[in-house]
Amino acid sequence: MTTRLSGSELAAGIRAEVAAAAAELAAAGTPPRLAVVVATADESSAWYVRSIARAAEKTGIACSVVDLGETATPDRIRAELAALSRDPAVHGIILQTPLPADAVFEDLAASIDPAKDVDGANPLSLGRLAAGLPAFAPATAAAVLALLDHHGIPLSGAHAVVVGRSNVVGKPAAHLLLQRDATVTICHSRTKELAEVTRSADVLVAAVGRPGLVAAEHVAEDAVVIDVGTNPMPDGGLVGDVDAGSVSGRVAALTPVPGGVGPVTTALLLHQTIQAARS
Ligand SMILES: NC(=O)C1=CN([C@@H]2O[C@H](COP(=O)(O)OP(=O)(O)OC[C@H]3O[C@@H](n4cnc5c(N)ncnc54)[C@H](OP(=O)(O)O)[C@@H]3O)[C@@H](O)[C@H]2O)C=CC1
Ligand SMILES: Nc1nc(=O)c2c([nH]1)NC[C@@H]1CN(c3ccc(C(=O)N[C@@H](CCC(=O)O)C(=O)O)cc3)C=[N+]21
Repeated sequence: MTTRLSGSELAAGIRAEVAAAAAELAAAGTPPRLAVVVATADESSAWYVRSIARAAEKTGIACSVVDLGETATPDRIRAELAALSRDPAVHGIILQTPLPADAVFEDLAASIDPAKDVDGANPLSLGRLAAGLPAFAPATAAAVLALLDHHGIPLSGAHAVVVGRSNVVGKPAAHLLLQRDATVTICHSRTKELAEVTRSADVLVAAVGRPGLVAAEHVAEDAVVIDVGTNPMPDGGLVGDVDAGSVSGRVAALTPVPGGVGPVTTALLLHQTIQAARS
């Protein structure tokens, strides 16, 4: 029997908490505001921005989308992030990907005030996270931990294997798991014998962006599997990195896609915006 580790109820609970806090902040004269900086015409990015804006407004967080266009220069993007960092009416800032070809995400994100860096994009935030100092974690990495905690999965001493080493998901998720006393292995595209490594995981986090990468031969029978992948299919559907068909029935627990990490990510982004507005 494989338990379905749903994220939808957890996300709804976080959004309810966010709505109550946003109302309190507004009544106290600090209406919370999130700014989203966009420099792409990418369709899936536009979908994600709309879904953030919708969720923000539903919970009482104002959301300004600053679209600089796909021809924006790195200097222009940097200047905008710096201006928003100085704006006292803005509490949270996110820089959307993809970026124009000559822009480096981490380099530009260094211009986001760490106190407003609600998606943990500034390399300073990642460094602070790694050092065990207070910092905003990327919302997706935080969502992985929130799901594990919500479903009561023990982490201390557990072998956690993270597949993927991006600054947005894999690396920060590994640091958060390490902070919780898991024994952490990070895998990537050059990892040898991937299936052998992942089979030794008590907790397996897949954050790659390849449908079906994790199949039955990659998992132990009692593993807890968190599927971060959100891969759009030609038919308009969305699938994760885990081949749910071959894995479910075998592992102890698995997050669904959709309805797993995704909704928790968006809810935590709003929650981190509330934290930023409070400080
Ligand atoms: N639900 C949510 O909220 C979010 C979902 N996502 C989804 O998560 C997935 C990962 O995103 P992101 O981290 O940004 O992606 P990146 O493309 O930045 O990173 C992918 C990682 O996977 C590794 N990788 C690629 N191929 C393999 C392979 N065959 N075996 C092992 N490792 C491999 C890469 O290794 P190497 O470093 O060696 O190249 C890299 O570290 C995507 O599907 C994305 O859509 C992302 C953010 C939020
Ligand atoms: N710096 C950075 N931070 C991110 O957080 C980030 C990013 N870059 N790049 C793009 C990806 C993508 N992403 C998603 C978040 C929520 C859902 C989500 O809520 N999806 C719904 C389903 C939507 C549907 O059905 O189409 C779900 O999983 O249930 C999806 C995708 C965040 N990303």
